[in-house]
Amino acid sequence: MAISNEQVERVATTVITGFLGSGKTTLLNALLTQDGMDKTAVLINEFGDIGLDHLLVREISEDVVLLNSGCICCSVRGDLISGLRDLFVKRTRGEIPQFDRVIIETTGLADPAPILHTLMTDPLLTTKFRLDSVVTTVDAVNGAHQLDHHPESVKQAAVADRILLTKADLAGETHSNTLATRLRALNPAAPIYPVHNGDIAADKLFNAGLYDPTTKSMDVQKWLRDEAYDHHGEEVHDHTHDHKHDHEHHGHSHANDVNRHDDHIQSFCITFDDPIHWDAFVTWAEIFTQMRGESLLRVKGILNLVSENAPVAIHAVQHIFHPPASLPAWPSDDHRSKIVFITKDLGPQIIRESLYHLNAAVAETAENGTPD
Ligand SMILES: Nc1nc2c(ncn2[C@@H]2O[C@H](COP(=O)(O)OP(=O)(O)OP(=O)(O)O)[C@@H](O)[C@H]2O)c(=O)[nH]1
Repeated sequence: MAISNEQVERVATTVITGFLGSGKTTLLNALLTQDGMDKTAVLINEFGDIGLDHLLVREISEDVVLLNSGCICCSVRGDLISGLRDLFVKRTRGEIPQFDRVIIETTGLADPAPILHTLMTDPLLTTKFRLDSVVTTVDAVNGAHQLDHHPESVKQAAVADRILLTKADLAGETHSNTLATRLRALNPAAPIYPVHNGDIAADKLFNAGLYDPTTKSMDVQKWLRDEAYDHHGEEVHDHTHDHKHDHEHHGHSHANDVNRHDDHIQSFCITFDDPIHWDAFVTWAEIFTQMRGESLLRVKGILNLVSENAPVAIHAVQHIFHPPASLPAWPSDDHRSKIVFITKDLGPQIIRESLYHLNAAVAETAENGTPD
């Protein structure tokens, strides 16, 4: 895993996901009418799924239409890579207007992870597009039932940077608050906004990525939001090893009802006071992504590495790590490594202990040389 510098000029990309009928299209429709959205390219699965016809001005090609809001709308027909590449090629040739943001709407039953993987790893796409935010709509009326019965709905909430609680007008306050509490436990760092018929300011949904275009800098604190995990937490000390300063905060875990899909989900932050060897982290990441990739729903972190003055940001969804980004400087005086996890059937202890031991082994080898 080579550390790279984030390329700041790439097109910000937002993924809107959420269960069937949870209000994705309603949200998209409302967003596209807002000022400042005219340079947005929208990728949807099928034109038939979306009620944007009344906005249609002209068709540019079979798949790409220009909406009268100025947005470009494109049907990806299941092929995200070619859809995004096409948009880029057409823009370069001047066949479609310039765009500075892409919104991708997933199907309601989709597991969002493969889409995020594509955006994180496809060699061409990663040079042109950067994942800015994952926005998940959760229906306040049916959301609890969907979390109970559909694992993809749990995943959609777990990978979100922003959660929109839709149809709160129909669900009532108590029901909505109970669901919001459950979602917060599942994903403590994602702000939860109640929305009525998709009515929310677009800027609340964007700029959730590591790169903040408003300041033209990396905003680690805003991106990581590790403090969100702390106030749920209890400190867990490991008495078996001499690393009492390393600690972790449990965001939440349920153990009372094994039939609820989100009872298998845990969110926590692991902190290391002392610098970590990059080789140890890479080995750890390789082992866990290969052996337990399905369990790592989302991982974000900032690492203090041995022999490096500046931190490195890491980001993974399941078995795929985003290229790690070298940051120009520490965002504050707190130079500890912090990694936040949302996991499925995987607790913090094994993660922390394995990383600790790998780090100790690499440190020992570095100190004593490789054994004969
Ligand atoms: N009362 C109320 N209805 C809403 C709200 N948001 C969406 N709806 C309605 O819910 C229904 C489904 O909304 P869509 O936007 O089509 O949902 P979707 O997630 O795009 O649906 P799929 O593409 O089928 O997955 C529509 O009839 C919307 O008008 C809301 O906040 N309040």
